[in-house]
Amino acid sequence: MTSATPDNARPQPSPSALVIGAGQAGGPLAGALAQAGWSVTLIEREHVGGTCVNEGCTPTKAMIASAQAAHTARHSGALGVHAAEVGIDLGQIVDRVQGIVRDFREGSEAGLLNSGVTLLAGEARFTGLRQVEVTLTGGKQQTFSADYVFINAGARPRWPEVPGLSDVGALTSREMLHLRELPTHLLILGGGYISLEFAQLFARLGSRVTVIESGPRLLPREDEDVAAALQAVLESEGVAFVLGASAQEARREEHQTTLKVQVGGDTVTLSGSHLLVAVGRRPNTDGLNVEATGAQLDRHGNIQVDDQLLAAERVYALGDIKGGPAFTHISYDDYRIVRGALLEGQQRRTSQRWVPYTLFTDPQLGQVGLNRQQALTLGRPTRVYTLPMSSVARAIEMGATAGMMRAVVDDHTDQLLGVTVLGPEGGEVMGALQLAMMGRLSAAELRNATLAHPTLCESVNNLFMSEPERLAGQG
Ligand SMILES: Cc1cc2nc3c(=O)[nH]c(=O)nc-3n(C[C@H](O)[C@H](O)[C@H](O)COP(=O)(O)OP(=O)(O)OC[C@H]3O[C@@H](n4cnc5c(N)ncnc54)[C@H](O)[C@@H]3O)c2cc1C
Ligand SMILES: NC(=O)c1ccc[n+]([C@@H]2O[C@H](COP(=O)([O-])OP(=O)(O)OC[C@H]3O[C@@H](n4cnc5c(N)ncnc54)[C@H](O)[C@@H]3O)[C@@H](O)[C@H]2O)c1
Repeated sequence: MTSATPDNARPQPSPSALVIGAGQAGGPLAGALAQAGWSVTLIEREHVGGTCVNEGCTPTKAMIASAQAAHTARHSGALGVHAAEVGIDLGQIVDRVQGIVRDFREGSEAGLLNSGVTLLAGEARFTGLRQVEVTLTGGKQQTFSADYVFINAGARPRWPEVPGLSDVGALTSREMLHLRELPTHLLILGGGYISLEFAQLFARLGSRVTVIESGPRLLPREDEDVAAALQAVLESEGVAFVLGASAQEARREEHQTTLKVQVGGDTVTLSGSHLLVAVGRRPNTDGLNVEATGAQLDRHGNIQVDDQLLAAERVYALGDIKGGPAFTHISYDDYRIVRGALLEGQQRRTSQRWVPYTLFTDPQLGQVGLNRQQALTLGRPTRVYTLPMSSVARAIEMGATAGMMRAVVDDHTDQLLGVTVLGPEGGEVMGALQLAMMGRLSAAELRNATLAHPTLCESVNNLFMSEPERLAGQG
């Protein structure tokens, strides 16, 4: 057994740490602890950088840039620019994307090694209190224990129980990023974040796309009119939606995947060249045996933590594996909370932080704080300002008028409680408004702020000059 300190020893001035998973929290935390003089072993079973860098944010957003270029070229005629036929080289797109992924991953690896972290390639499993057995790449097993353990083992695609689904060569978001030939007809099971980003991306590259969603509408967390506006844009680009659909059976026949779905009382058969399964993600706790270290799982398999991310004595869980909002910036903020508590004497809590997010469709959907449907249940009077993008000068100039800006304002304080932006660079505009919220600017101050003309943000003036909807709040 390799042991930096005995299991039952009190933490020493320079404690030892085991970090499981080199995701968006594990990597930075391992580096920060090592730089502070801790003895840190980071165990990663696949690739440094985890989901975001290798198979999530980075490759999808890099690929979306290619789809955006194709879309711009195809639609430039409306701006009086007539481009020749658009050709798609998916192999070249994938090579570019994977080059970016490689650079990001290698940069993270180099950073870790420079900071003095011991990086082990292998799969960890708990065998006792703050003790893990690691099956190293190559098969050898080694046991480690440490004063502190940090679990950042992430999540993976959830696989629904649909008869035949495992036998039809269905793809997850991981495999989609390595296709070198364009699907002629891409079926996507699930209509959430991953689905919608891939749906528009592949439709713009030239695939026919059909989204099959079990819920009665898309994006139930978002305001209904916002989700409907986004659906309309995607439909205008050729994406078909089958909503309220329950998948019954999957089959592979003659180079086609056939999905039998029940919609209302009818059974519909859909056929496509490829099937992407994007129905959510599940935590990577099934093989970890976290109970051995005193941590508990909830009924979804997420590690239960307090709002300083403590799962058991000197055992922390960070990122997607603890459930809750599954975003890179949340995992990274988990790292900051733990670093602050252990190295900087801070007491920040997850309950105190902002949870912004951006769906990278075009138009982008940026959201922070409360949306309209959440404000309705708030129990105190609010005003909801909505400005259609067709009234935003910059959006008109860009030829990108789908969507809206929306802000929920507290009637008593005049402060912003939430912002929704569906529009060009919706995430950036939402980010600017989030900063205004963090600075506690009032709606009146934003109405009269001098903002550069003609930017998208400038229309924040107009947003707060529009007639608000008054919500009484129903508690
Ligand atoms: C297609 C896609 C697109 C996305 N786009 C965005 C986006 O635009 N913006 C955004 O904010 N979020 C996005 N996300 C979500 C984001 O990627 C995750 O929320 C983020 O990566 C946080 O992950 P994490 O730090 O919890 O762990 P991960 O990054 O998943 O890392 C966990 C690591 O642990 C390793 N591991 C697991 N089990 C073990 C074990 N037993 N032993 C050793 N190692 C182990 C894994 O190999 C992995 O490297 C996207 C996700 C997907 C799938
Ligand atoms: N831009 C971003 O920030 C971004 C992008 C992609 C993913 N992510 C993160 O990754 C997470 C996972 O994404 P996701 O899209 O897999 O999950 P999701 O939870 O966002 O969406 C899953 C969808 O699948 C539907 N569904 C569930 N079971 C189904 C079934 N059997 N048949 C048909 N539909 C079914 C659900 O109703 C839901 O609409 C997101 O919640 C998000 O946190 C973020």
